[in-house]
Amino acid sequence: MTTVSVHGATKSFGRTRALDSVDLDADPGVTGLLGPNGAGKTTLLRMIATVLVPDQGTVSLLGRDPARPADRTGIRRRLGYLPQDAGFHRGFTVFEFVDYVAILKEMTDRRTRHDEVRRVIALTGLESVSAKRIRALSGGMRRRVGLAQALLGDPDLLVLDEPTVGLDPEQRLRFREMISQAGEGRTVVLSSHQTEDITALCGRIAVIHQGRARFVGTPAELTEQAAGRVWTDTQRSPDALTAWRTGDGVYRNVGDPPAGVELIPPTLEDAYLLLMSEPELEVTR
Ligand SMILES: Nc1ncnc2c1ncn2[C@@H]1O[C@H](COP(=O)(O)OP(=O)(O)OP(=O)(O)O)[C@@H](O)[C@H]1O
Repeated sequence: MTTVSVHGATKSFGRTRALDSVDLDADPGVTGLLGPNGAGKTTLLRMIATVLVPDQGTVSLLGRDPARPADRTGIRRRLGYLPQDAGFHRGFTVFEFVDYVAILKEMTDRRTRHDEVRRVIALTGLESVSAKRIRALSGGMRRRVGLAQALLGDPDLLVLDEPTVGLDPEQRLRFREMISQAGEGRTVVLSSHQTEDITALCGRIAVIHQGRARFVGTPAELTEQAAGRVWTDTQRSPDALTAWRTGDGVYRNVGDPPAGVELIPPTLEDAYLLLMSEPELEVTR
């Protein structure tokens, strides 16, 4: 059984078509959504978190249909969600807030609930600030609180909207570690603008652009699409899509190379850029 199965999902807000016939499957491991601002990533994640239903198309989560109220409750019991704008109650302490979410998640027995709250606080490295008020935390620490509440009850499906946004490099690495651990044996679907995070974490990626899934496959498969299209030269090539002078003084160009230049291995970012520049190309593997 595929944990997440989205087929032909279309969603409009007024005249804006946020998603246009998107297909996406996700299984245990980490699946990443990559795309520019306004591409439709949050809309797709909200569907996978049972917050939104598509206007057209179908969504199946953990073998159930989130459009049916009885199924939806069952899915939510096995789902953890970190929304883009997690609405924290800033007057709560970290412990109180996570405990409050645990109560909403129907963990009624106080002792086992508190054990679970302490477990997720430890998992996300928040023990030392457990008694601090959320308003006194840095943005990165607040992101951890968001992850902690999503991990409550050891969910089978974890939906994380830009989990690494606003984190410093050290915290980002910590987060990567926590997310990759979370992806062992469970299904994690996340969005990110950080191609490095996507490359490091995701076994599978979907590039979303203007409401469409423009590429679905592995990071290596996406990167491979830019093979032969990145080169170095002593000057900026006029035909390059993008070019910059690197620290060692040569120009790194991306686009259609002229004859005789030195080709270099592409990165996922190069392939992403090339895909964005060719609006008609769609690749699904
Ligand atoms: N509730 C809403 N009401 C009206 N328009 C919306 C709503 N939610 C999303 N949209 C629009 O749908 C489109 C897709 O938005 P979405 O938030 O899914 O993009 P995104 O890829 O998550 O962007 P970002 O990277 O900036 O978070 C945008 O044009 C956005 O303005």
